[in-house]
Amino acid sequence: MLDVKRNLTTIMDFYELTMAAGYLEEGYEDKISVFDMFFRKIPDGGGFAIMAGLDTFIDAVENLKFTPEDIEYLRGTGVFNERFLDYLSHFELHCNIWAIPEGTPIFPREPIVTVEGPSIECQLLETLLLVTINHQCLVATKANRIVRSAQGRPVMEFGARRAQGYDAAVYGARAAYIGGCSSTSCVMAARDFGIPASGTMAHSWVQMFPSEYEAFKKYAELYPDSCVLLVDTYNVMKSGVPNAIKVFDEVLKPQGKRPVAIRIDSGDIAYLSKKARKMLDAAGYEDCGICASNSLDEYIVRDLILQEAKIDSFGIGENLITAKSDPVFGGVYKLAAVKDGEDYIPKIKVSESAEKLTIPLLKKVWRIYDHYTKKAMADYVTVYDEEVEVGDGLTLFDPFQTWKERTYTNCSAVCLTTPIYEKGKLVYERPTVKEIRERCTVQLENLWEEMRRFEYPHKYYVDLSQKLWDCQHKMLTELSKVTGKSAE
Ligand SMILES: Nc1ncnc2c1ncn2[C@@H]1O[C@H](COP(=O)(O)OP(=O)(O)OP(=O)(O)O)[C@@H](O)[C@H]1O
Ligand SMILES: O=P(O)(O)OC[C@H]1O[C@H](OP(=O)(O)OP(=O)(O)O)[C@H](O)[C@@H]1O
Ligand SMILES: O=C(O)c1cccnc1
Repeated sequence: MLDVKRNLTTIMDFYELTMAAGYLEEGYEDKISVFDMFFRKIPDGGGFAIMAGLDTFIDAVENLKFTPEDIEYLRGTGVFNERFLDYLSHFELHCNIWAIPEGTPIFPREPIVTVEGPSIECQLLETLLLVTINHQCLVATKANRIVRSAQGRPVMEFGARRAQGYDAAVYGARAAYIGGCSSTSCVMAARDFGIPASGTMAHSWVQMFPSEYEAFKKYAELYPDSCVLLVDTYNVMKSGVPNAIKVFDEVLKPQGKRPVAIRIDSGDIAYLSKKARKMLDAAGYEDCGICASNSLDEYIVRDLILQEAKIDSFGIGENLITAKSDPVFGGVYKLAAVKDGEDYIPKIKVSESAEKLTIPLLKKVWRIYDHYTKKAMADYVTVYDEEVEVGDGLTLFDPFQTWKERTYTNCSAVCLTTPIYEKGKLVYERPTVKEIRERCTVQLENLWEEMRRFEYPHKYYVDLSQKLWDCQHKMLTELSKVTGKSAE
């Protein structure tokens, strides 16, 4: 069993500890802060990203504890005083945490996770939260691009061997499944997350036997119900496919069994798949699938389909599991407010670029759906205590070009911000990975087709409520008076 109970508390950057120690020194331990995790750019210039990793983060939070060895190590650095070390050794979580559920399309600038609680606690969670959510959002988003390009053909995730480490393999497989992959070759991920396991054979199997024919024959005898043969070890057309057909005839046919597929892993996949298809059909194996693999990605998959390659499924590893084309999901964690009594004092991080400005205050994210088409029209970020009544129409404005307005009628607003922890207690009913994947499928159906394309996808609106925008701009105006710095 994957060790979900392992203690990851010290997956943090050292500065979290030096800051936390400072907060304690300053008497800030009870000061309540609000931090948001959000991201700024959708990988690969896509139209949306996919939320993933929350359940893995919950596992880590459930096991937060500084062990005596951790405390001893920290003492040994000579940086921290005994009061702080004592605080850490009694560390307990009191935070409220909200998040957008896994499997939901997410967009730049909106809070995808919000942590509210004692400043020290919020600060100590930063890296653990970011590493978990950044990784799985990245892989789920990449996997979904590949799955979309496969246009309904199953995509098997084959990435474990090329992943950047064990966790990247196992949790990458989890994220890939959420993003739409049909199965994983990674046994640990399949076992622990209930993902269908699948696989074919390696070239080593074919090489191991005196001949390709004998290798295929033995495999078909052993696995007559799930027979997939790798046909490219020597020569796809001259030996691989003819030997596969021979074995299907000799081993499977007499048992009344049908082959599942052949796999092509090199050469011109479009050309070879068309030739192989003809040979299989001519031999009476119209139902035998053709699986393609070999450094595929969404563009090669799309291209293969454009070339009318006869491919029924794809096996995809390295480009998927490492999100090779754009391998950083730049989620950040920024302070949005601190509490003074019952009041939230807004906090902002200023930037030269308007897009990089943070959005102050404790917030909620709402998704506006059209009643008739059921499509998501825009996301609407409000202050936490605002209710969104669509009524006769909801007028939203572009937060950067405020004169651009749009009124949504016949719409409903669904709040995406979901309570996960209340005062340190888990209150979220954790869905299974399969349920998350199903949620993802449904949610993606609610996006306009134009957002799914790879080139210049439709830009989705993430708008701010008037109250939030006013707060942000009041702060900017005040700051620019003090610093002379403007955000635009
Ligand atoms: N018809 C095709 N259209 C576009 N890309 C293709 C097509 N056929 C194969 N490819 C891709 O081209 C690349 C070919 O890789 P490479 O140059 O390593 O050749 P190879 O056939 O795999 O050689 P090797 O036998 O050494 O594995 C792979 O990424 C593969 O997915
Ligand atoms: O190319 P990817 O998208 O990462 O897909 C996985 C690759 O891993 C295997 O190759 P490998 O050479 O590791 O082993 P093999 O002998 O089974 O082909 C498989 O044959 C694929 O080519
Ligand atoms: O089962 C397979 O065919 C497989 C698994 C991992 C990597 N490449 C191929």
